[in-house]
Amino acid sequence: MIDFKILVVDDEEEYTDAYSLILSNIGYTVLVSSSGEECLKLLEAVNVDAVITDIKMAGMDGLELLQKIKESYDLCEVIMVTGYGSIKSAIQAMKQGAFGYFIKGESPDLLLLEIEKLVKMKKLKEMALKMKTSPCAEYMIHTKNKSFSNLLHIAQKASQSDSNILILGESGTGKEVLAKFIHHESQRAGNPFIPVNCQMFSDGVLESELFGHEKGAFTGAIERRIGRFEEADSGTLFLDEVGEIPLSTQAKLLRALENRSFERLGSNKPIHVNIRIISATNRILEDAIKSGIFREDLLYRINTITLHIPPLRERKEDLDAFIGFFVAKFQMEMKKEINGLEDGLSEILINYDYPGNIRELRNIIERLVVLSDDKTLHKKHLPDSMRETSSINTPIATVKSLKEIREEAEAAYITSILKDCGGNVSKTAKLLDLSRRQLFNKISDYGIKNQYSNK
Ligand SMILES: Nc1ncnc2c1ncn2[C@@H]1O[C@H](COP(=O)(O)OP(=O)(O)OP(=O)(O)O)[C@@H](O)[C@H]1O
Repeated sequence: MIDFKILVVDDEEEYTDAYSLILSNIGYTVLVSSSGEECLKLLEAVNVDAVITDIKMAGMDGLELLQKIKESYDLCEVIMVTGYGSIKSAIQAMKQGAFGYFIKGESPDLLLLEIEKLVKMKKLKEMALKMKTSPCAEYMIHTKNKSFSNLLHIAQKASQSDSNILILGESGTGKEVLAKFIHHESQRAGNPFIPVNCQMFSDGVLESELFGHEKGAFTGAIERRIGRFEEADSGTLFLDEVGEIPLSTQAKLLRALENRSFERLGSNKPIHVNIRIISATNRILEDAIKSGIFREDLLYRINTITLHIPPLRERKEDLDAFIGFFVAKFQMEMKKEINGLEDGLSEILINYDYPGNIRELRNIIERLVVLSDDKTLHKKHLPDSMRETSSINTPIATVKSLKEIREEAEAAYITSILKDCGGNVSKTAKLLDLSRRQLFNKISDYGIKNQYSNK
């Protein structure tokens, strides 16, 4: 079931029947109404996401209904239905605030595409609203991916202990985000979370950064400075890029972890701290041990629990939610309104492999939001490298499966009988030995245009 409610308005039952069959088969919740007046009464009682209304109706016509909906129901979008003869009125309706229009007799797929756009737009709006009201909207932790979901489960359990945790994963997969999540889930949440990027400091400087120093401990130590171990007391110390720590500092770190105490540089007074250590690396530490650049005993000290984050290309089921999350995040940060993605963009974003993982996706969406000036994200604003890859990946020729061939034949046959019956669905269904419902399903599934209908 899709969380999207549609109200179909038409004074001809045949059409409300057909639309509601097609839409409810896809999973939408559908209500029907036979007039503009009845539609307005229903809207007073039920929250509806979209109204699909015929333009020509007895009593209140579709244009008047549109105007009334727009006056009172901000969040409800309207799609106009029209025959070829009255496309002008549909265009007029778009100017008056209709979201789109659908021409009777065209493939129902076109109507479904319009509705899909509306569903995506609704999700973006909801995500933006959630981010405005939720204090922990900085990250998106929710996942549909089984292995990441298992990992989160272990992380949540581990957060309740003080065990040292090692987070592995490619660059940009969110190792620091996961470390913060564990900290926030733990009983240390009210205390500091102190990250140290171990790659950023040269040998001596890293030691002083971690353990602090006394005044005069070395040339340039003009005053006493406390290190990150002390800063993190009663909280969490996050050692990012732990695989890059030089061997001499590894020895000191190991001692500090074993004894839960250390000395500032230039002092021999031990300082005791109560910290939980979370480390992260994108290096394979076993290889680093073999090459003699990482201590085996240190690895066993930091990896009581190991969490391996999968790369984004192995979490494709989360891409849609990440895209929505970042669009909402950046539209809020930049105070811009984004209502949707240009056709085809979503597919490119889903098919891409993201060697830079979530960081790369975040940057791409930020770029698309910055460059958009019409409330829509566009393909032309993607980085060149991505557009090239997406065109290379498009197959030039595809082999059809037997199922596709069967369906094509069935669709062609239904179309020809429908034509012979002048578009009369009941008659066609009878000839084909199908129920009206079965026929509507096939018409919808195969996107058959019923241009033979008299209406
Ligand atoms: N779950 C998430 N929700 C929102 N943003 C995320 C998430 N995971 C990662 N990011 C974003 O992706 C970027 C990289 O995340 P992070 O620094 O945690 O990755 P990393 O694996 O530690 O990277 P590196 O190995 O390069 O240090 C950050 O900008 C972060 O905000």
